[in-house]
Amino acid sequence: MTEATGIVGEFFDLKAETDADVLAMQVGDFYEFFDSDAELVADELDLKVSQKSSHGSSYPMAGVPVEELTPYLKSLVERGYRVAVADQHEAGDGHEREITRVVSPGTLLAVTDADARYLLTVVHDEDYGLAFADVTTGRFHVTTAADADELLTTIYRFDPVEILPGPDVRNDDDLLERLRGRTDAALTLHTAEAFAPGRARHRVREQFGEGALDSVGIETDAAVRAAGAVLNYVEETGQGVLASMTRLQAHGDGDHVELDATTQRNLELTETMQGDRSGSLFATIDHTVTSAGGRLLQSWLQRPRRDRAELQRRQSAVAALTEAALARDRLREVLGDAYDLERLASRAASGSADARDLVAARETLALLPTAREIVADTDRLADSPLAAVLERADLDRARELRETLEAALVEDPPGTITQGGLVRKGFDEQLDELIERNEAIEEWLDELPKREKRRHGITHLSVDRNKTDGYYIQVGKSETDAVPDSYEQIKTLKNSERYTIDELEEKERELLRIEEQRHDLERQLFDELREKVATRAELLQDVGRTLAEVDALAGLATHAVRADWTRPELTDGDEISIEAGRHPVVERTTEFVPNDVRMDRDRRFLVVTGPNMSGKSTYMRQTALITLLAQVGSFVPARQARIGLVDGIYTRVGALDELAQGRSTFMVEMQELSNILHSASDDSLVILDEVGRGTATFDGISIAWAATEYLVNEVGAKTLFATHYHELTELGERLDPVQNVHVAVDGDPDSDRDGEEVTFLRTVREGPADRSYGVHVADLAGVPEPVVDRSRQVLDRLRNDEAIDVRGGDGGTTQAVFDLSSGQFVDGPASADGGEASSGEQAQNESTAGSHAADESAPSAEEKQQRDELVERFGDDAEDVLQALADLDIAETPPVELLSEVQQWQGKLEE
Ligand SMILES: Nc1ncnc2c1ncn2[C@@H]1O[C@H](COP(=O)(O)OP(=O)(O)OP(=O)(O)O)[C@@H](O)[C@H]1O
Repeated sequence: MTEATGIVGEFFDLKAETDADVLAMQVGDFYEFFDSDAELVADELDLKVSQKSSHGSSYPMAGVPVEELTPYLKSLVERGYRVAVADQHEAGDGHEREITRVVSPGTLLAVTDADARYLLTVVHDEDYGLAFADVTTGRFHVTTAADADELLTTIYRFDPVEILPGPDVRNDDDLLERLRGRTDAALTLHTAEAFAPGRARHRVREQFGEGALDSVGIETDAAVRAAGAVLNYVEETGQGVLASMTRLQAHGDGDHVELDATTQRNLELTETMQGDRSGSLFATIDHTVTSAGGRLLQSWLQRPRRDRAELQRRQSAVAALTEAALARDRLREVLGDAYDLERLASRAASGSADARDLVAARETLALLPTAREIVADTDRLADSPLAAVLERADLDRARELRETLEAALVEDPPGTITQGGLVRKGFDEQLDELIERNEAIEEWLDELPKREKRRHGITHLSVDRNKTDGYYIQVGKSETDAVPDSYEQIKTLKNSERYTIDELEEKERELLRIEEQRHDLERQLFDELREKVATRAELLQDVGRTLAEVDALAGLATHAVRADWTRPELTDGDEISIEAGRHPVVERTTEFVPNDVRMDRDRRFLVVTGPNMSGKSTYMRQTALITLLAQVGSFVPARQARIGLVDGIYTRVGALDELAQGRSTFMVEMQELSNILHSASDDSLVILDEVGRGTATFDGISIAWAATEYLVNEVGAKTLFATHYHELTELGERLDPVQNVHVAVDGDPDSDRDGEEVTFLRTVREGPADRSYGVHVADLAGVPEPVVDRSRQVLDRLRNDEAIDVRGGDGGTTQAVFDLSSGQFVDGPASADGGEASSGEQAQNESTAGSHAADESAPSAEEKQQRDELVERFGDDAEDVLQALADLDIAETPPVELLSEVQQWQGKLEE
């Protein structure tokens, strides 16, 4: 097909130059797609396909008007395609075309939502290096990760839209697989050369200056290679936004609270476990009025701080804003008009900002002094840190830029920049002269009908202009006789005739000339202005971030007032002490029962028990969320709170979504547990919900038990652990820092047969819960009544160690006994009448018999005989095993050791 010539041939040649999926090539007033690209865009975007013939063949063709390309590009990119754009420019007596940019998810500028859109490069060297660039705001972050888990956590936090794996990461199938599982980002292969260390380092220095790398303390090769490669990619895709990337920010400094990806998800910070935005913490507390403010608040939630001074600064600003209601409302009203200056800086740099964008920037710059005035005029705010936030932006330079824009641009410019009408009179002498000449002609034209009417005595005469006829004089049919000879007729209409005169033609020509000159000059002046704005990218970003911060703080204050939150006291101590705490999200939709939390060094591990649905998870999550909010600088949902700053929050809760990915829930559970046990420190907060549930009961209890011991003795983290394993409440007796609390209910579920309801009190009390109320919840959930009743009977028997009748379909029964030592059912004695009393006795006997092995009293004759039989069957090993069993002190041996002992015995016997 490449034998095609002409336009189609050119298309194929350009297509061969790029690795983009689709090429849009400008042909006059249209961007055209040919061949399979035409079919693809027609399918995706509902465009009409026509045929273009070239060299005897016919090729599908689809096109969009030049000015409508942007929305089409956006749709294609959002569907995951990378699109190359070839623009046309005049050359000699024809046109030349070349690819000017490639648009991909990470380089798309035409975005409408507020979210950051990070482009990410990942390099694996000795460690992992990551560079995140948001072309829409010019943000640029570099960081490292020690291993794949840390890498995924960071990636989850930034939520990039496009990822460029470095040469070494591309071949790591495992990692790629995990990346695909964790993000919806497009994966793009960028030329390996861009990742070469020397070249990358050079590129970073060129962009951010010689000392940038040292000053942010980025040392590893991997990080530098990632940063250089992402810059190279942004440059090569040709969007021209590099100028807005003014600052290199390093991450991974110990200033932030560790929040791994699992925890961010579990705590539903920005989306719920089901993937919805509404119902997340962010959606609940977000009262920002600008997109930049929303972005900032979201990043605060995702990266809580550990620096007390910084947090107190935010708190004081929020506190002042909560107390100055009028000023707060006024500030929010003013900020509501703010335009996204960070985004504008990028659009100006890429040359895509239009006059309306610049006017919006001008108006936003003007908000800075207004906001300052409001703060200065309000006593409560004037000496709060909010004033200092506003001081940070350079007011003088902002004013200067605003004045330039004010002087240059008219009040309400048109949306296109090619048709003039953009620049104010008085800004440029040459333009003023053109404008004056233009106005003089327009005046002449205004006067013309009056003059001609008077001169020729015609009443129905008007002067107008249209596309085909240009300027003309129109005279009503009844008066055409009065028209002089100098009028040249150009058109006949139903009720009138159209004429022109030499003088009018001449003026029209002059007008067109002036208009053209004016448009060109205005376009040139506008380009200069836009470039000037682009060179002020950093200033715009500063002002943008200042306003965003005021917005985020005012948003937090607004929520604090509306939801009656309080300012937590932040300490360097070890305590979490919350009085009447609530869950920030649940409290908005439910009549919430507040609860206290009291944890400190001597009470650092709380085992939380209580029936299903009673509120264990909610209690633990609210504790984590209150701690997190405190470390964002926000107020918190509680009557009073004192929070010792934590260095990390780790959670492990039910992993429903992992199931969907086909990974074993138990494996995931153990990986997450393992991560927590490795990563948490004695300054961390750990939330464990039902750990060990994914495996057999006894394995589960043992693991939960051992993890508790480890967390208490080795890690020392403050931990909340909800469990259905009642056995674990025992730990409260044995380990000092472990305490039991339970979520109370009212009413005895076991007497529920008469319909007596259990009331969930949602109140957390000291001590362990009595028992599990699972059967009651089954009842609530609408499990059929016979099943619920029967479960109650079974439960009673189990609790009393009695044999259970197993009812057959034929009405007959057999019996089963639950053997506590194995955690399994064993067959009970056959019973003709199913007499429960006798089988109960049997069970009792069995359990006493079982405990005799460890009994110190002399063995009975029967036992001796059993023992001899065993020795005969298994040889001397059985003796050893029995001896070891007799010597074992169950009370003093941790469960995990017990398990391994038993395993060894089994091994021996099997030999
Ligand atoms: N303090 C509270 N005030 C009001 N409603 C609450 C409170 N705590 C929990 N709830 C509500 O009770 C329900 C159950 O809560 P939660 O999931 O925390 O229970 P759970 O004990 O963890 O349950 P399970 O053991 O089944 O996981 C939720 O709908 C929650 O909104």
